Amino acid sequence: MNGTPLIRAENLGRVITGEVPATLITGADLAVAPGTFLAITGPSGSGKSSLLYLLGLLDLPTTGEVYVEGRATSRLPEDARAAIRLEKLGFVFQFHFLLPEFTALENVLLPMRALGRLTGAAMEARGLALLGSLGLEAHARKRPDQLSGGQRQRVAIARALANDPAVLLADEPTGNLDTHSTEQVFAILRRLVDAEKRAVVIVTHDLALAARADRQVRVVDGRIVDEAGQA
Ligand SMILES: Nc1ncnc2c1ncn2[C@@H]1O[C@H](COP(=O)(O)OP(=O)(O)OP(=O)(O)O)[C@@H](O)[C@H]1O
Repeated sequence: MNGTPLIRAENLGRVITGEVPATLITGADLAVAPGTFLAITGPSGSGKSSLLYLLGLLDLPTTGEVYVEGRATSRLPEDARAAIRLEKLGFVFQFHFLLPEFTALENVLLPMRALGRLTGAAMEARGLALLGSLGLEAHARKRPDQLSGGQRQRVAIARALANDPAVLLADEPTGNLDTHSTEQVFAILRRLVDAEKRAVVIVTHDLALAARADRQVRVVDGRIVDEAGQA
């Protein structure tokens, strides 16, 4: 692998203590390079989402470390972790989580407002360009309830890309979509990798979809048990 990985996990583990202790992830080593499309697969409850959340700094490991562009993150204060998430990572979930009272464009502008790098007309122009690049130019002023499921998920992808992240992390992004919308979303993710050299990491139950990624890791009982595809 050339250069510093965008995300690298080293002996990553997450244990839940308390009344019902559980090992969500243990001993995970993984590196994600620019221009990589990685699929995380495995049985229900095996720890796929837990791994993705740790890689995305949405959860804290109990052992090991997550490096983002070479920087260790687990001991950083939460505001510094939030700043890395906002600036370098984009998130898409199975449910779109768009704000219902906001238009598609306003939803896409939210992360840009939070970061504050762009303002006013420049910010709006970027939002419209992003929506346009995902085939949503005619829908920018519509609210989520005026859009189809596939369109909502594409708005969610536009929002995830708002701050130009190096990595897009997606938890079952096509889980609620029909075949046609799944293909549209997959084509968008593929383009982010091939044309824009971002890294895309998806959790999916769809093995046919996973087979079209560049790499697959399989999680069983909280462990990465094997990997297929180019390293
Ligand atoms: N905060 C938590 N506290 C206790 N147990 C948890 C917690 N989060 C997840 N788990 C458990 O850890 C295991 C792994 O969960 P996770 O959601 O990562 O699996 P998954 O492979 O993504 O599952 P699915 O494919 O069904 O979404 C599951 O048994 C889950 O019930």
